[in-house]
Amino acid sequence: METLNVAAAILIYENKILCAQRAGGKQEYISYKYEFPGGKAETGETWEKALQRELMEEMELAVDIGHMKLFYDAKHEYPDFKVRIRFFICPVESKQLHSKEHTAIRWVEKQELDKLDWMEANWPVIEKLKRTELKAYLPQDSGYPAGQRIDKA
Ligand SMILES: Nc1nc2c([nH]c(=O)n2[C@H]2C[C@H](O)[C@@H](COP(=O)(O)OP(=O)(O)OP(=O)(O)O)O2)c(=O)[nH]1
Repeated sequence: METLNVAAAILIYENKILCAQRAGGKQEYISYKYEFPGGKAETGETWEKALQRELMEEMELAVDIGHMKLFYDAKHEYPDFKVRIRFFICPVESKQLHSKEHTAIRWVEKQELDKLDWMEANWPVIEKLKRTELKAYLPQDSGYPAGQRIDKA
C-alpha cells in the first residue's frame, strides 16, 4: 500500500488554532473532514520546505521555516492508503488567510478542537494539543517582562 509523506501546519494566532475543512471527495472517510493545511512532500524536499510551499500554494501564506516547530510525527493507515504526517506548529501574524482549497476555515481554541470532525490521523494530535502549553512552541520574545513599572532612580 502506498505511503504518502505529508507536512501539515498547526497555525496559531493568539490562543486560536486554524482548522480547515476538506472538500467532498470520492471516499466518505476523507470528505468534509477537518485537517490542518499542508500537503504531500515531493521527493528531495525537506518537510519544512514542503510545508512552506504548500502554505503558499493553498493560502498565499508565507511562513518562515525558522518559525516552524515539529509538534507530532504521525503514522496512520486509511482503508486505501497510508500516511506519515509531520505536524509543525507555526505562529502567524494575522487571522486573515485566503484558503483556496478548503470548504471552510475556522479559528478554534484548543479546548474546542474535539468538537470538529477530524481526519482520523489527526486525533492523537488533537489530544496532545489539548494538554500542551502552546506558548512553549511560539518564538521566544525578548524576555522583557511586559507591564513592569519603572522604579524611581
Ligand atoms: N494537509 C493535511 N492532510 C492530512 C491531514 N490529516 C490527514 O490524514 N491528511 C491526509 C489527507 C490527504 O490524503 C493527505 C494529504 O495530501 P494532499 O492534501 O496533498 O492531498 P489531497 O487528497 O487533499 O488532494 P490531491 O493533492 O491529491 O488532489 O494526507 C492534515 O491534517 N493535513
